[in-house]
Formats: sequence, C-alpha cells, structure tokens
Amino acid sequence: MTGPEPALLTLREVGHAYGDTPVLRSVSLDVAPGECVVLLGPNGCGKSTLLRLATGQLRPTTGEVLFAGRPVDENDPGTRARIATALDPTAYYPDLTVREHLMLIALAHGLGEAAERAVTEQLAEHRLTERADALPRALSSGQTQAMLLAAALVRPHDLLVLDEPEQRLDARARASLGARLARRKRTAGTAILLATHDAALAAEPGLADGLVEFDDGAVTVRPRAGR
Ligand SMILES: Nc1ncnc2c1ncn2[C@@H]1O[C@H](COP(=O)(O)OP(=O)(O)OP(=O)(O)O)[C@@H](O)[C@H]1O
Repeated sequence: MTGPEPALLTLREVGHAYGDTPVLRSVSLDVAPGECVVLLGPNGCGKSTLLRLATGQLRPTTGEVLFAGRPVDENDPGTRARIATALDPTAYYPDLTVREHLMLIALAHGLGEAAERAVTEQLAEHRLTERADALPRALSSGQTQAMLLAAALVRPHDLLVLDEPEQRLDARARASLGARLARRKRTAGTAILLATHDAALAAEPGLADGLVEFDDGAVTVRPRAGR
C-alpha cells in the first residue's frame, strides 16, 4: 500500500468501460515489493478487469497503470519477464504433460540448468509429483488449477497476479495456499495482487497488506485492519 519501498505497481485513478458500460471508476492503489493487495467483491464487480489492467492485458479507459515506473505493456519483454500470472483456467498446452509444461515455462524464462530443480520443487509443493507425466485432460480440475499456480511460480517474477487462486483446490491445498503465498512474499520479496472470494484467504495472517473492496460500484482501498 504505502510503505518505505517505492511501489512496483501503481494504479492512478484508473477507470475502465467495456463499450459504454463502465466497470471501474477511479481506482488508485500501489503495490510495493514484498506487499500483497487482495481484491474482494461479488461476481461481476470488476476484479478480473482490474487484474488484467494491472498486467497490461487491458488498457484503462481513464487514468494510468505503471509497472516499475513505466506504463505497463504486456508486449514489453522486460515487463513479461517480471510479471507472472494465473488468470485464465484454460491457459495451458493440452498436448504437454504437467512436467513438460512447467519445464517449457522455466526454460523460456531463462532458468537454464536450474529449471529441472525448480520444476521438481513446484511439483512437490503442489502435490503433482505423481501426476508429472499426465496430460492436462487426465487431471482433476483441482490438479489443473495446481498446475497453473505451479506454472506461475516456477519462473522468476517480481509481481504475481492471481485470479481466484483458491478455485477448485481441495481443502488441504486451499488451507495451505495463504501461508505459502505469505512465505513467498516474505522470503522472496514478491509483490502479489490477487482476487478472491475466499474470506479465509484474505484474512490469512501475514498475507494481505491492503484490501480493495468492491461494493455496488464503489471501490474502497484500505490497509488491512491491525496493520
Ligand atoms: N470482455 C468483456 N466485454 C464486455 N463486458 C465484460 C467483459 N469482461 C467482463 N465484462 C463485464 O464487466 C463486469 C466485470 O467483470 P469482471 O470479470 O471484471 O468481474 P469479477 O469481479 O472478476 O467477477 P467474478 O467474481 O465473477 O470473476 C461484468 O459485468 C462483466 O460481465
């Protein structure tokens, strides 16, 4: 939100409309390295839209989105190298196994000889080791979601942008997700922007530094209570 670190991601009075239909009006927020901002709100309030504005997949109708001080642009290789996302539940290669999928991403993002170890770690963290040689169509929906999270985490990144990462995970994976993200931001200094419907995830100790709450078109940005 506003800490001693300069913000990595800044939204300044960002508004967005699809055609003539406004979805977001004048949202301003900062996410600094090692900070996590959580978006909470009902279906259709604009959380995914805000996440896509933050990654440069959408351009704001009004206002500006800055990543590392420059307008965010998903076509900029430097930006893509630093922002990892899990936004689309169908964003995978159907003809690559889980391991091949993660290796491809790790290698494309320059891990080189470190790729195999990083993939092994992510497979274990997401309880996918036994399913490493399965094709996506043979996975459960929760295992597919776990693969998408592993794909975001296996590659280097400074900002992690997640849309409802808890969706379809089983109770055990869901229960540990918040602590795993909190550890990542603490140990790696990762900035995190995530949308969720899970109040327990938003309340995870050590995770959210700021909450963005959407309510009937109004957006409230506030530091989390008690911080
Ligand atoms: N490409 C699009 N074209 C037109 N309208 C869109 C488009 N994408 C989203 N919308 C509309 O914008 C509004 C906000 O959608 P958005 O997906 O951002 O909501 P959300 O808060 O992420 O919802 P959910 O919790 O259901 O995922 C909705 O009314 C949706 O129908």
